[in-house]
Formats: sequence, structure tokens, C-alpha cells
Amino acid sequence: MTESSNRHRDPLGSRSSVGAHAEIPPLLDGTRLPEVGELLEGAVVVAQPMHTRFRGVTVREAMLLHGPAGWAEFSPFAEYGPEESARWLAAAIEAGWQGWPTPVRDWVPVNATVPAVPAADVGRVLDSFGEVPAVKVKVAESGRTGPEGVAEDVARVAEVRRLRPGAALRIDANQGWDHATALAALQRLAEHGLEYAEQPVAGIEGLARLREALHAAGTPVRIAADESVRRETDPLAVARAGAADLVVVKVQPLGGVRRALGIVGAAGLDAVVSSALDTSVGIAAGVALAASLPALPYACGLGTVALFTEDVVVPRWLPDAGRLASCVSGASGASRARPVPDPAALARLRADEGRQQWWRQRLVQAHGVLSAT
Ligand SMILES: O=C(O)CCC(=O)C1=CC=C[C@@H](O)[C@@H]1C(=O)O
Ligand SMILES: [Mg+2]
Repeated sequence: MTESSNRHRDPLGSRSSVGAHAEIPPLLDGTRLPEVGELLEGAVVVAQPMHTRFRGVTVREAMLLHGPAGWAEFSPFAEYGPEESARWLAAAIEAGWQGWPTPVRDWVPVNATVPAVPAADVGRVLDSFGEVPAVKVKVAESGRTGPEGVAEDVARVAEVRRLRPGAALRIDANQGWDHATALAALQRLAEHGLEYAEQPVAGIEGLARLREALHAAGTPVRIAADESVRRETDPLAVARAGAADLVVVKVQPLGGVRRALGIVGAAGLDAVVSSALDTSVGIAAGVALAASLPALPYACGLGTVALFTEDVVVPRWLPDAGRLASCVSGASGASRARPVPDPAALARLRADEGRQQWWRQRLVQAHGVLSAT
């Protein structure tokens, strides 16, 4: 597909100029794949409890690896199989055995993330992030997508707007709505001023159809693709289809900072960097990506360690005045040191032997996929 034919398929004018032959770097891209034994030496699985259930998770487990370049995180969600997990392992190998590219900025703006809590709890959650330029609100929680659930979503968003009148506001439905519900809900939510709606419905065609319907209804809420980027075998398909205005990028699911940079470049759309609910060790990779992108028009979803009751890094890596400093050396040197697990917190949060074993097996399987690639 040429650039002009792509525009033809996108009558609403998303700015993507992705071509059919846009190439994204392969996993590991020339980096040596360490032996399993080398990866597992010093590896430890931690279990970090959450203040509030988030994407069905109440305790977040993560395997931390220690390579020559520093600490790295391997934490594919529990339900992910070896193929998908291999991308997360490639990201950990980049972090621990290669290091990240030189950034173009020293710090990145960060958004608060509000889980699907009752409106009465919104103030408490917002306070845990401090002052931030933007807030992301979770909506369409599983089992809460009927009229009552939508009313709760509207109340939650309205409360955020009341408490943070100047903040940019975005919602994330994690593809929980059907077309009609999304169309109606977004028209109501748009009254509170939305910078964009993240994955309101499932699938690339679903996003394209909703985006057109919103424009036709005179409510042109921008659409961000998340699951349609990170869980698709072709992360560029959504951009090719002109189905979204921007892409959400997460380092671990996309296979590392360099690969994510390649995907954003090839997609030709604005990108929002977000966490994969990582510990502070994994957050460092997200900051490395955000600090390296040529353009960073949106605050990043990298403040999520605030959602844990405790983090393995002490003090945990929270935004300061709405921003996180880069820990990779750039033109003006690194603004802070790379986060390192605290030995006492590591011992306290260490998962039991059964879980250590389960994660070691997952790593071995993901390693098998990478060695066959
Ligand atoms: O983007 C943010 O503000 C925080 C990160 C975040 O929302 C997520 C992290 C990991 C998994 C998720 O279901 C969720 C998301 O869908 O974006
Ligand atoms: Mg999302």
C-alpha cells in the first residue's frame, strides 16, 4: 500500500503514513541471546500486592533478572503463552544485557492512573500520584458494562474532572464495550473533555467503525489503540487500517525499547508510552523509551507503582511534580541512577518456591521461542 492509498482508506485523516513494507526490527536484533543458566543466575520472583484490583490482578508477580547492564524485569501476565512471553523476555535481555539507547530528553511527564473505583475513592487514588498533568481513568470493568456500569464510569470521570479541573483526561476501556455502548458512553464522557479514548472496543475493524461513528455523530473523540497494537502479531496493522489516531506502546509487550521505537516510527502515529504494571525496575525501561522518542506529545502511564502497596525498589519510583527523570546517560548525563531492588524489600516480597519454579519454567519456554527465531 502506498502512502496515498493509505490516506484513501482513512477518510477521517489519521496522520499515519505507514507503508506496506514498513519494517520493524526483529526481536533481539543482533543482540546475543544469553544461555538460560546465565539469565536465571540471581533471578528472583517478587509478588507485589495492589491497593485495588487492576485488570483482574490483586497481586502482581514479576521475575527480576540481574545482567551485566543492570537489573531487568520479565513479567508477562499469567495467562500469556510462550510466543507472547518471548517478546517480554527480549525486552528483559535488552535491559539487563545490552542497555538502552541514548535519550533525547532528561525527564518525561507522567499521568495518574485511576482504577475502576467508586467515585468516592477517586480523591484517595489521585493523591497517591501527587500533582500530574494528565489522568487516565479505567472504565468498562468486566461485568460492569451495562447501563449501571456506564453510570459508574461517568461518575468516576466526573469526579476526576471536579478534583483536577486543569488535567488532561483520558479513559481506557480495555476493549470492554460493544459498539453501541462505546458510542453512547463516549458521547457522555466527552462532555468532561477527553484527550482520547484507549481501546474502547475490541479489534481493528471495531476501532475503525467506532471512530467513524463518533465523527459522524459530531463527537470526534480521538482513538488510541492498545491491545490492537501489543497483542496483534502485526503491531502495525492498526495504523495501516487508519483505525486509530494514536498508539499506546509498552516496552515489555513490544520486545524492548529499540523495537518499540521502530514500531512507533513505522506506524507514523503519535505514541503514548505506558507501563505493563511493572515494578520500578521495569518502569525504568518505559522511561528509557519515553525519553528516546523523537516526539512525546502525551504524558506517560508510568506512575503505576503507586498502585502497589509496596515496591521492591525503595523508595519506589513515583513521579515528582508530575515527571520521572531519565536514568540513561544523555547529552547532559543521567538525571538519576537506575533503580536497584532493595535487599530487605526483595526478601519481604519474594514469592514462594512454587511460584519461583513456575516462573523459571516460563522463562525457559520463552527462551526456547527466542532461540528458534
Ligand atoms: O497507562 C496507564 O496509565 C497505566 C498502565 C495501564 O493502564 C495498564 C498497564 C498494564 C495493563 C493494562 O491493562 C493497562 C492498560 O490497558 O493500559
Ligand atoms: Mg490500555
